[in-house]
Amino acid sequence: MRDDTIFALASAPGRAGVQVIRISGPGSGPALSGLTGRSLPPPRLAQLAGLRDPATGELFDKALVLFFAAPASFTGEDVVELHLHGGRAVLSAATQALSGLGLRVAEPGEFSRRAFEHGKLDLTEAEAIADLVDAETAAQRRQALRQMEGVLGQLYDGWRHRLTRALAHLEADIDFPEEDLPGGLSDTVRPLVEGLAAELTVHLADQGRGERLRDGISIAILGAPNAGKSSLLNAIARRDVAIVSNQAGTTRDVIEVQLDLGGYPVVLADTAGLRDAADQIESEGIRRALDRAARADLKLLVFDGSRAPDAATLALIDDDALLVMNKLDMTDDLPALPGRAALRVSARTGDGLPALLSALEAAVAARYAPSSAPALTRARHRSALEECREDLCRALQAPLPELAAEDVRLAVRALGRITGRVDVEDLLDVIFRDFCIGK
Ligand SMILES: Nc1nc2c(ncn2[C@@H]2O[C@H](COP(=O)(O)OP(=O)(O)OP(=O)(O)O)[C@@H](O)[C@H]2O)c(=O)[nH]1
Ligand SMILES: [K+]
Ligand SMILES: [Mg+2]
Repeated sequence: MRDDTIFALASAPGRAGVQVIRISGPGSGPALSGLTGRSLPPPRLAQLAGLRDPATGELFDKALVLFFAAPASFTGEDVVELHLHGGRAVLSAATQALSGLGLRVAEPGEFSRRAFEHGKLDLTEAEAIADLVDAETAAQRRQALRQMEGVLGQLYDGWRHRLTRALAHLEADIDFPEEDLPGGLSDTVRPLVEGLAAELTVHLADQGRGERLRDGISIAILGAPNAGKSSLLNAIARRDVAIVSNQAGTTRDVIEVQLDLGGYPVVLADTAGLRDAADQIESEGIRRALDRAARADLKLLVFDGSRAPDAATLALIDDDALLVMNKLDMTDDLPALPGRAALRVSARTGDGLPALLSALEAAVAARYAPSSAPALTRARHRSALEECREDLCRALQAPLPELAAEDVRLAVRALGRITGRVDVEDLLDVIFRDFCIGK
């Protein structure tokens, strides 16, 4: 337990019906009594109280107060919540009073960090709280909530547990060989390691589904100059984001708009029209457009319906491309595209836009709808899992059990780093539970 007591505004600052200050640490209870001039209310029972600054005796608010006794609190420490009236003057008076009582303003994330240190959360759950607070769309919220409920942490901890068991067997093989073992892993341990390596491979091969859902799915709008890409971006975003003109080569920089597409977070990017440009700045714009095309999760390829399809855009057609034939209002006789159906729209009149949005939403959902298995959500997790899989592959090749054991040990650590549970204590526990070593 830490001995200092921290406090911070837990709600957004500004004028509001209520603002909540959270206090955590051993000084929480005394601080509350100091403000109310009364003994502590029973834990978890809201009480209305006048709050005074002990230094001046001045009443600064009448508020609802709550006390949570350790360890049954968010941080696992004594916690107090002050449900004050929302506003700057009340906040500054409360801050002054609490500072005067020797409490300190919390660092960012310090409450969650204390919760982790007291075993209230694993690291994936702590990260999920941040994701939930940041969630802007329904799909992001659902994913964060699942992770916050511990689904991901349980998966990783389950793997670590299985691996720890394999390691225990391996150590026993080394320390107490029953017979002359062939090199490397024994028949008991090898299938355990192989099985886990295979599960890791499946989990890692998810095309970044969970990470995309956190960070936003990238959709690039590409096409020839004047195809109407910027017009389409503006029509989809329903605001005047990008400059539209009849001059070919208007857009140079990549222009991004964030959208909630049927619950999925999307970053839609307008790009420079593709052509052989003499202008240096335009060429740089086209380089950026192609770079974005290569990194995008989905592409909207826009063709000018009043002309023949251009080769540069046709060359970008692949499984992640949706084809759009624009300027439907100009002609009834839109050109056909080789082998693929195109969505017919008019960015100018809005004709065909609802169908385009539905098609886009369906394409996003087909790729990023959450599956029943928990999704990998962060690069931090991915790199630890990749490291774990490499360690396991090395263990499977190792010529000596001692070397294999070292690799499995590294793999256990890599998994433990994800949830923050790296320690050797539980390895010893498993060894002594599974084997009668003293015998
Ligand atoms: N009639 C008609 N004109 C359109 C339509 N969409 C765009 N335009 C016109 O086509 C011209 C080019 O539109 P932009 O949106 O600037 O085209 P762009 O693809 O972004 O062009 P660059 O940025 O230069 O590559 C403008 O004059 C638009 O008004 C449409 O659906 N119908
Ligand atoms: K243009
Ligand atoms: Mg443009």
